[in-house]
Amino acid sequence: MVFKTATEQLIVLKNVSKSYQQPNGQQIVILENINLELRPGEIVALLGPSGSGKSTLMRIVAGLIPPSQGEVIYHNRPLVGLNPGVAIVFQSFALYPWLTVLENVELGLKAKGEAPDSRRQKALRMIDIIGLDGFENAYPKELSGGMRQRVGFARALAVEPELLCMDEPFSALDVLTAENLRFELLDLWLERRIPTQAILIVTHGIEEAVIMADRIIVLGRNPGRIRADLPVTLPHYRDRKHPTFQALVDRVYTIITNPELEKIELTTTTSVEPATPPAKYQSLPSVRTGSIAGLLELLEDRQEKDLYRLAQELQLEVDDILPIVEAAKLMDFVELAEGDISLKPVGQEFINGGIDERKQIMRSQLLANIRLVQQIYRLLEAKNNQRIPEELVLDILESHFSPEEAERQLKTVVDWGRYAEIYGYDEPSGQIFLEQVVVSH
Ligand SMILES: Nc1ncnc2c1ncn2[C@@H]1O[C@H](COP(=O)(O)OP(=O)(O)OP(=O)(O)O)[C@@H](O)[C@H]1O
Repeated sequence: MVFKTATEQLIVLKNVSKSYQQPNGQQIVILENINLELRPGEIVALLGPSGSGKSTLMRIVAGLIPPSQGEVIYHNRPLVGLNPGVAIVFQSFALYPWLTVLENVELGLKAKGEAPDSRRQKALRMIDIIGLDGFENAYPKELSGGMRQRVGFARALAVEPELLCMDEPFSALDVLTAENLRFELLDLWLERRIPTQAILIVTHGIEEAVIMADRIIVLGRNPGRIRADLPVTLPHYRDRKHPTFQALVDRVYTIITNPELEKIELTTTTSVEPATPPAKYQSLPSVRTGSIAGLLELLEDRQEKDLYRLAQELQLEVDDILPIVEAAKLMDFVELAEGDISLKPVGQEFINGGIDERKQIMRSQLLANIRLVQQIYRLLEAKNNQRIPEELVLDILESHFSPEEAERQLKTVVDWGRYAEIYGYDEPSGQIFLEQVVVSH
């Protein structure tokens, strides 16, 4: 931690929830009962699977969107409208292509009503600090991705925000550029050369979080709520190979890959009320059956059972492998314990089977474990013509998910069921129909 005494809270979220109204009038809960304190001197990482509401939470902190319930307290007062103490760095850089680097960096200061002379001075100073010297008059298109994101950083930092929010700031960059920029930012922060008191970073990268953060907040999905609040006390600069580093990465991995585990640990002094576990609707990761088969085959071939190291070995990002692992787990093909993944006997049977056996096994696993498949199957059986319009399934889904997510869920469940020959899908009419089961003797 950079600041020695960090008693005052910068921003406090009290019982914050966020829901959106669906086109059909139903409410969908994105974030539920979030209690969170952001204090000076901290880098806080927000981790969680896609759709867990990380960006939504960050936007609420920034005052870009209001919470549906609860409040954001900024300097001991409820926040109304934009948070004046926050600046944001976006994944997509969000630069104006028709403005030069200097003009882009000056933008935030201009919006704050700074006089032209002082804003130029401040912008030039930040351009210098952030390593953009000599590029003041360049246009974004003339810059590499890494340099463009430097402009994003300079623009955000020029306004001297108390809290710098970053929404996956390195994920659009190549691995090396991202790593360089990450450490440069860390240098500036640790040497207190940037005028910000705290940093909130939304990320998919467990390692990124462990490298940078003083605290890691893990969000769960559907609805998003805090599942863990973990301190990272390792001194900077952290060695990825250090056993404590690896142990922490493993721990976070275990938490994320075990969504059924209840709130793991709350180490902050916040009076956080334990969230009442909501009645959860199973959320299907959007992966193809072929990927699941691929993962199972890999597990048979590889010695490595540690999920994190397996991902590393395959040069995959967390976000690439987690949905596949989650799907295999939902179908009960694999077991996960302490970050280790292993094939269950039925997973082994699946791998050993030919095409037809695999379909049969998948059919049993889907009907036994996937609630939406069960619901569709029952609906189809109940109908005389054994057909239902996809809208019916979408209506069920839209009570639990946003319209886009509902579409994604529908596509996934249709793909899975078609593969397993439980039901078919008639493209032109958008109808799902029961497959006739051929009983072989
Ligand atoms: N304006 C909106 N109206 C309806 N639903 C929304 C709106 N904004 C976000 N959502 C939904 O809220 C959920 C959470 O979105 P959010 O972008 O905060 O998640 P995230 O954890 O940042 O995801 P990712 O890692 O994929 O960026 C998603 O299912 C998204 O579709």
